[in-house]
Amino acid sequence: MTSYRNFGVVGGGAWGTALAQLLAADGAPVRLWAREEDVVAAINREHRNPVFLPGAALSSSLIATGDLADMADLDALLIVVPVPFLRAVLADLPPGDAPLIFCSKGMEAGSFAFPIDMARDLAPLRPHAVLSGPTFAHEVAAGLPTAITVAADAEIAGTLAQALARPHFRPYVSTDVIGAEIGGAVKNILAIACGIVDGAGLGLNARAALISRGFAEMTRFGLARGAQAETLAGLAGLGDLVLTCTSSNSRNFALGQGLGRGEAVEVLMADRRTVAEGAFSAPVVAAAARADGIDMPITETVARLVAGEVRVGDAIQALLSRPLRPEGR
Ligand SMILES: NC(=O)c1ccc[n+]([C@@H]2O[C@H](COP(=O)([O-])OP(=O)(O)OC[C@H]3O[C@@H](n4cnc5c(N)ncnc54)[C@H](O)[C@@H]3O)[C@@H](O)[C@H]2O)c1
Ligand SMILES: O=P(O)(O)OC[C@H](O)CO
Repeated sequence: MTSYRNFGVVGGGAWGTALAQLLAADGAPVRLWAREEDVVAAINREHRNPVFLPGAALSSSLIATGDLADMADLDALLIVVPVPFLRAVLADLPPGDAPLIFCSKGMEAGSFAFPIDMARDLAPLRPHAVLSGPTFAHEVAAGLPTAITVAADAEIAGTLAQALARPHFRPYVSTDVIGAEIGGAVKNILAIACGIVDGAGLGLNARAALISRGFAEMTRFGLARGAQAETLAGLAGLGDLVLTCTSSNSRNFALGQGLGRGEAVEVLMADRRTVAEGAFSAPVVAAAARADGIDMPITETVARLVAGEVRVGDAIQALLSRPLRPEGR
């Protein structure tokens, strides 16, 4: 059985930096590719990432690079690039046979591809895995207790779980790659919806209703695409849904709060250096669900709100006035 010792991390945002720190905290060498020169310089000189993960002290064994060629000859690569930019970065990766572990949460516009689908196109000979769950980056970097799903073929998932586990970081193994990807992508959209409810002052009953009706949407969409119910009810689905629907530490929830307060979507999305993946994924998942004949009214509503096609008050009214139906549908 292969063991993975020398990790590379592709993507120097908050999550890539936190994962790199997780692996480098004990002094192990970790290489991190970041797109921004100022991020590479700050990590190597000050052992900080003030742009995307301010406040976290980074290990000196974590070395940043701006050159993707430096990601060759490593045992495994964690891929942490937001989904809209992922295909271009994957295409530029140096060739190799190290596994790619996808940590981004979203679905690509046009192709309806999840990260693992892109990898099957662009790096078909490498093993692939998904790492997903309720994991705020700043908490992982601070060494707070966290559990996560690692999904892949059974042998790879088990070996990766061993290599990634730390006393405060506990991977659970799954073979349900599509379930892990769908959980992460859909929960981001539902976090925007819950932020809207919070920003508009609609109360905690409404938020609980959204979480459970949102979970019903995630489950319908997931089961239709071959996901397993237990994955959707686990860390990568319900666990992450609960985390991001209840905290303004979530960028998706915070975006929703702004919308709920009546701020313009163009203003909220302008000049962002951080991502709220749900804003990209909402129209994509809504279109995929429509194509599959799956009812996802909350996702559809978030897609229309982020496109600026409907006002928050009207959207809420439309959701509340839908015909009554059995809870199981
Ligand atoms: N932050 C978290 O707590 C967290 C936890 C789990 C999963 N994720 C997921 O990880 C992924 C990355 O999120 P993040 O929080 O690390 O990002 P971030 O919001 O902290 O930073 C934005 C990232 O986007 C990159 N980027 C911007 N424009 C780009 C371009 N044109 N080409 C390539 N890259 C570009 C930046 O380099 C940077 O790495 C997302 O899919 C997110 O949903 C985030
Ligand atoms: O800040 P968000 O909304 O991108 O959420 C971060 C992680 O996905 C939480 O698991």
